[in-house]
Amino acid sequence: MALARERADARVPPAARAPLRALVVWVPWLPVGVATLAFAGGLSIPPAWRYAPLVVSVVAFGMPHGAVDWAALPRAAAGRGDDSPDLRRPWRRTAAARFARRWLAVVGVVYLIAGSVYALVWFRAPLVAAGAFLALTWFHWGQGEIHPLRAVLDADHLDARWRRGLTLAVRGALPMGVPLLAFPDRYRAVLTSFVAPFGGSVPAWPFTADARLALGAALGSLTLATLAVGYRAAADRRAWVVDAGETGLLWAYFLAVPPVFAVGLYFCCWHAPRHVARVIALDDRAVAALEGGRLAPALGRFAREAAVPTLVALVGCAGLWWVAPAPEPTLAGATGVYLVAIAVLTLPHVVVVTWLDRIAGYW
Ligand SMILES: CC1=C(/C=C/C(C)=C/C=C/C(C)=C/C=O)C(C)(C)CCC1
Ligand SMILES: [Fe+2]
Repeated sequence: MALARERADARVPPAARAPLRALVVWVPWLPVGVATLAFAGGLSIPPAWRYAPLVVSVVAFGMPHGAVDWAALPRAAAGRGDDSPDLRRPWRRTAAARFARRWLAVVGVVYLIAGSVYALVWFRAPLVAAGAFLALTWFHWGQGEIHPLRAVLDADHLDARWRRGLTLAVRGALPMGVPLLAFPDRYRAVLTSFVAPFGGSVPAWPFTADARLALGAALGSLTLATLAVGYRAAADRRAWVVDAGETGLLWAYFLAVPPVFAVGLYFCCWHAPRHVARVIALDDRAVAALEGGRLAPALGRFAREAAVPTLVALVGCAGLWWVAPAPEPTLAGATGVYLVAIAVLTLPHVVVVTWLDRIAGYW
């Protein structure tokens, strides 16, 4: 049975869940709720400020959330209760160190191959690469919602794989599809900032009223159908109400908040903290702190493990700026290149997270 295979449930011990809720519930809900009310109420901010969350994402949760993939996958593969992989001293001759070496090599190879192939596509076919980035982010930001809903919020209507698949499609559509409905011109401008440094341009047809009407109808129906099948399946209606409430909140948020600001804030405050909650729940020492009701030491361990790979990724961003054929030296242009660097890192990150999902029994 699907539920029995979800080892992830065993990975977030009940005593550790209360402090994790800060990352899974309050850090995402508060800023997104406040921004929705403020922008729906007519707030407008200077264009340069719209980039602030994306700039912050370089160090706060955003970029670092994937920077601990090297530690997360070996820990998940070892499983709770087994000997932890010896990630601090992988050169030793113990079984735990050998295990760590093997998995560190696996993560390294995944990053090297997936990252370099995808980087090459950006140079050869930027529009294809940008379209693939939207599709990849749709999948990845959707998949990122399954673990918090299942393993922290106990959503039992996600016990079947096909309902998890539908929820993934809806949750990923919110940040990638809904901004196009409300802000077609800005959406197109951002896509242009992805492809222009590599010599590409963006066609006009996806941004016409007809195309948006069709997309809006499709996304609206998908959302309602998914919530309806979830409602019928839910034994615990409270968790379903949370799922439906979050879905409604995110629809309103992406319709009301200017897209660069909205996507940036979502990345820093919603997707990334939820993933961080997942990876710290895989770390025995962090879990010991959480069980004592303390989140700070767990976050401290995460920050230490993320620091060096985040720096390496930043050097990679600077390198991409340097080799891109036509980078535009403005805040918008730099953000475009930053997001392309994120794209290159996202493909291997998605491979690792999908692997974590497989280990957890979600797919
Ligand atoms: C900024 C922005 C866009 C795209 C952002 C993307 C694609 C971000 C991906 C980030 C990832 C994958 C982070 C890692 O988890 C849109 C929707 C084109 C238009 C609105 C503004
Ligand atoms: Fe991610």
